[in-house]
Amino acid sequence: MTTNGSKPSTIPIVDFGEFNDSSPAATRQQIARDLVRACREVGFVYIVNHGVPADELAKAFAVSQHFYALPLSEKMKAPHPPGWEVHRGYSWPGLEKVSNATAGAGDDTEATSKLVEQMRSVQDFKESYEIGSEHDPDMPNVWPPDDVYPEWKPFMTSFYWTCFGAAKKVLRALALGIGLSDEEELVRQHSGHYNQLRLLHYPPIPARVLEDGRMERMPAHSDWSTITLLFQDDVGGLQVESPTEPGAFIDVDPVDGGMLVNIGDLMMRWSNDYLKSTPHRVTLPPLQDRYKGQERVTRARYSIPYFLTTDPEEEIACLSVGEGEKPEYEPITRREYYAMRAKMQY
Ligand SMILES: O=C(O)CCC(=O)C(=O)O
Ligand SMILES: [Fe+2]
Repeated sequence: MTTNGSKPSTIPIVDFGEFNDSSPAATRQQIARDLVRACREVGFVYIVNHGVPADELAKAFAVSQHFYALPLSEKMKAPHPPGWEVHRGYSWPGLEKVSNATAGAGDDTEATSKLVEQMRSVQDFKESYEIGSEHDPDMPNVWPPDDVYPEWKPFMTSFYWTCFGAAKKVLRALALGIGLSDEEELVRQHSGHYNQLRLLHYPPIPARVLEDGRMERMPAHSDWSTITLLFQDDVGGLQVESPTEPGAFIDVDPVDGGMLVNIGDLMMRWSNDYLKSTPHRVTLPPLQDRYKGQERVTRARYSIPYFLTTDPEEEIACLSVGEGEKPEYEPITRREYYAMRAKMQY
């Protein structure tokens, strides 16, 4: 056992270096198969040589750190709008409560509000900033006035599309690996305008506050996305549910240059449960040198998830993967699916 109660294990690593147009078909197939095996067995996989340039990634973390170091009053000039319809802009510590609860259609009862209230009594100690495409009519971006941090908007809008480039490659490999005849089949439903780039900052916190359950960094949840890309610094603390022992969590050690990819709930549904959306959480870092002083204050942690999703009106009908499998789910649009889930979040 490590200090944060996890059982050690590892996340598979897949090298995308040879997954390009000039590689032999057999090489591409093998990479695609390895990717799909990891996404079926673990639901999480590290990709190396993923195509996001290292210097751009380093800059993304530097820009994020700079933003979070601004005074709260400055960050609050781009506040997350109230409610759940628009998930953009800055969320201060405690605003968002991550959960896995799903509201039933039209479920606006007093009982639901009570449940949301209860879940909020333990705060998530993190701050985040959500960014979408500049051409998403449903969720306009929330930017601070230019003088707050001039580099923020131009860098992040460009980084958003860099991430989408890497993500499309993953979608092509997944399509190939699950045996779809058309490699573009998954990409086609993603115009790229409905993704979400998220900058996360977990401020330093005394270990005991998390150990006592007075606060959390991010409790266990699965993502709503089709797939999620995740970049993290070297602090650690991310854990995923063990593929062999439900309810137990394993550490996801940071891999230098690695891009973590996980399957989200929408892809799990789309693939008729062939690919696995795995619960994960962020807790105390396993390594003792991440702590300081008698209070065992953990270092700040920064991470950058990028959630991919299909266009809102595209119908998600179960793909026929696996011999003779019957579809487990009714077709649903992404819009309907997200409305069902979002009600519990804010
Ligand atoms: O911070 C992390 O490493 C994980 C973040 C995450 O799981 C999420 O934002 O959904
Ligand atoms: Fe997540």
